[in-house]
Amino acid sequence: MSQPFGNYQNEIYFDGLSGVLPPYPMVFAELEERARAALPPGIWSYVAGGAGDEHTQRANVTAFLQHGLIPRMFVGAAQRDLTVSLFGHTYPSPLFLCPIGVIGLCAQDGHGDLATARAAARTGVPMVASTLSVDPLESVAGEFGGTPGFFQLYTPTDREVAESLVRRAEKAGFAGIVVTLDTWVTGWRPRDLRTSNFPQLRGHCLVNYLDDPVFRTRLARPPAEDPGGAILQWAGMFGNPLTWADLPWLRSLTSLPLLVKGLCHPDDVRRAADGGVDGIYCSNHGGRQANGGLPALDCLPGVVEAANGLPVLFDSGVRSGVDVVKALALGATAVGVGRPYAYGLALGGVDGIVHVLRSLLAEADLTMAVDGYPTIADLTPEALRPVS
Ligand SMILES: Cc1cc2nc3c(=O)[nH]c(=O)nc-3n(C[C@H](O)[C@H](O)[C@H](O)COP(=O)(O)O)c2cc1C
Ligand SMILES: O=C(O)C(=O)c1ccccc1
Repeated sequence: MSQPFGNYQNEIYFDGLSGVLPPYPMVFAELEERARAALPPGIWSYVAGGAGDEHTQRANVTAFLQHGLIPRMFVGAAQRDLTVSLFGHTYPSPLFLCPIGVIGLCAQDGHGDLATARAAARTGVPMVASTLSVDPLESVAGEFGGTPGFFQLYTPTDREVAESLVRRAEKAGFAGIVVTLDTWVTGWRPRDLRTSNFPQLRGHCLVNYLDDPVFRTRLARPPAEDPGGAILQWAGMFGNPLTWADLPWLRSLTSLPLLVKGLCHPDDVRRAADGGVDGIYCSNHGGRQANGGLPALDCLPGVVEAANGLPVLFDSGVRSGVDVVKALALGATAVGVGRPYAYGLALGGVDGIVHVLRSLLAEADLTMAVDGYPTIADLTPEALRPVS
């Protein structure tokens, strides 16, 4: 089926016949504008902001405009197939939910990690759950239903704490481990610096550490008695400037599929593949880390070539279903939705996220129908032309 959870376009038009209109925005700009009004200012600035003057963040979005899809006729693409196989599981669509560390706080009830997991259960779109969550990773995985998700690891400098987090993720039933490499130190973020806004340092989204049996052995007093001490202990071990010498250890941590997030250079991809990773995650963290100017999309073709058949997950700048189609044409195996679902969550909880995912998928599906690309395999770089 082309739109695995029903034809959203038909549903909207037919609901309209009885006067019912979609309660959430249909385009990203309006979604963002309404989320801005709905979120507390500190959460808004944290989610919406990026590194430096946010040039890279904007470039991630505009990079998609450099590629145009060329329509093909007489294809009769009446049935589309958007299913994707990843590590032995077939997902109904090529979308996934990016790890977002403060997603918990984007929900009106403060449990956005659980809401995201529930949206994954409802749509078949897998969640990559951040280490930095409001609710413990075990509770998040408990909401996945039949949609296996991934655990995103921020590798602490304390290897035994890292190991404990991975063991817990395995036990909780996660389908793979995503190690994020680009955020062992926080980028220069003027919006947050202006208001000294760093939610984790104020104790938010640290439960996976504070509840961890190994982390707790590192504390002089339990977090309930000395929250400040626990936060300082966290801050002291959060960022691990990993090097290639650490890759064998990371690989040895788990027999689950291991992915590395933040890769943009083909040489890094080849070296990671040689080191035994199972998947590559091409991303520049949505322009939140370094304002170096290169859009993540421009890195994708080189990463795909160097990955030499390993699955390539991609995110950074995806705002529409057409963006999803273009990323697939440039070789992504699966395409990550980031800020858009955080905004959907802010407006409508689980329903808001499901709306965002269904809209992206319906637009991707209809684009493939109209332009004559019935399957993901038909979406090759040949489907694109440079836009002058
Ligand atoms: C508020 C926020 C928090 C994030 N937290 C994490 C995180 O905990 N771990 C991680 O690997 N990436 C994190 N990311 C990066 C996303 O996984 C993803 O790379 C990025 O959002 C993609 O860019 P886009 O949202 O502009 O499309 C975060 C992104 C945002 C917006
Ligand atoms: O905000 C982020 O993008 C993020 O992933 C993060 C996590 C911990 C510390 C600083 C940034």
